[in-house]
Amino acid sequence: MAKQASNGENHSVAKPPPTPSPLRFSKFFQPNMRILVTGGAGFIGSHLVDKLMENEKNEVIVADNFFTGTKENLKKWIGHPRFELIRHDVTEPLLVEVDQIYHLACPASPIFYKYNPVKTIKTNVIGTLNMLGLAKRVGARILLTSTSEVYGDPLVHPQDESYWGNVNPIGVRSCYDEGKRVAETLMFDYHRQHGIEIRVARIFNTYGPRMNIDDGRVVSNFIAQAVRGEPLTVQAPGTQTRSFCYVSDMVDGLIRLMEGENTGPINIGNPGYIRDP
Ligand SMILES: O=c1ccn([C@@H]2O[C@H](COP(=O)(O)OP(=O)(O)O[C@H]3OC[C@@H](O)[C@H](O)[C@H]3O)[C@@H](O)[C@H]2O)c(=O)[nH]1
Repeated sequence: MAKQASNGENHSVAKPPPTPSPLRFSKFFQPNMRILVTGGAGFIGSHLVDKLMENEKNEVIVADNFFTGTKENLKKWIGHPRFELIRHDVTEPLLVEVDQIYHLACPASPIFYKYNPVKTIKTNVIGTLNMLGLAKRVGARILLTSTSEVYGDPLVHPQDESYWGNVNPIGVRSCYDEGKRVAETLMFDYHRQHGIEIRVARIFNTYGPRMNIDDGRVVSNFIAQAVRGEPLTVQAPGTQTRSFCYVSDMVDGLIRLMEGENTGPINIGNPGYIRDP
């Protein structure tokens, strides 16, 4: 039935909205949390998925292009009713209904991110833009895994989050360092301009099970060389310092950051501190 408005336009008679199911208000009803993990087939991502899947109220969707991640890392979840795996490159838009986004997708080991630097910067910039667009569209909270590399070649030790860094914009690491810096900028601009709920973690050098033997990072290299009985290769100048973090501690930190009130950026590493000589 339609009613004639005084300006001659036809308007449908407004129907009252349907009454929500009484289950909605029942103390037994709690909707599941739908969580997207980009890069969820990777080293840290797959451990994060394991932890999120332990909570029966979580449904986890992984989007990964398998450049450095593998299905093998997620094989125990494939076929699980609360789990979905999508082959997807974040440089392309993605439309899924989710409540939270953990945005990890990007090669993180220097040998891999330097392999195709243009792709690395696209992943960080366009990939983050796409995930922020998704967060805005569906009202999801989004966490970016940034990096200790935003401090570049730091002149301050140790680096706390207020330090702006000493970064080379044109070096071979810039695709990653500067890419993550732009990704952080995008996060904060979407937060200020569109009110998106954001969280930014700066991840320090992380190690643990499921690192590829050919990952190239120092802990896996040293272990692989030791197992083969080869000398350990200390690269020049040999005075570098790093904060190392075990992967389960990293995952705890990421989940606490997502669930807490602090937007970050926040360093996640270890509190150990050795001054550069
Ligand atoms: O075999 C090796 C490998 C590495 N190194 C040195 O060990 C240090 C650590 O290098 P890694 O390759 O493990 O990686 P980095 O610490 O430079 O960066 C890493 O950790 C922080 C993360 O956010 C980054 O994603 C990741 O790139 C470097 O100074 C490197 O020159 C060695 O001395 N020998």
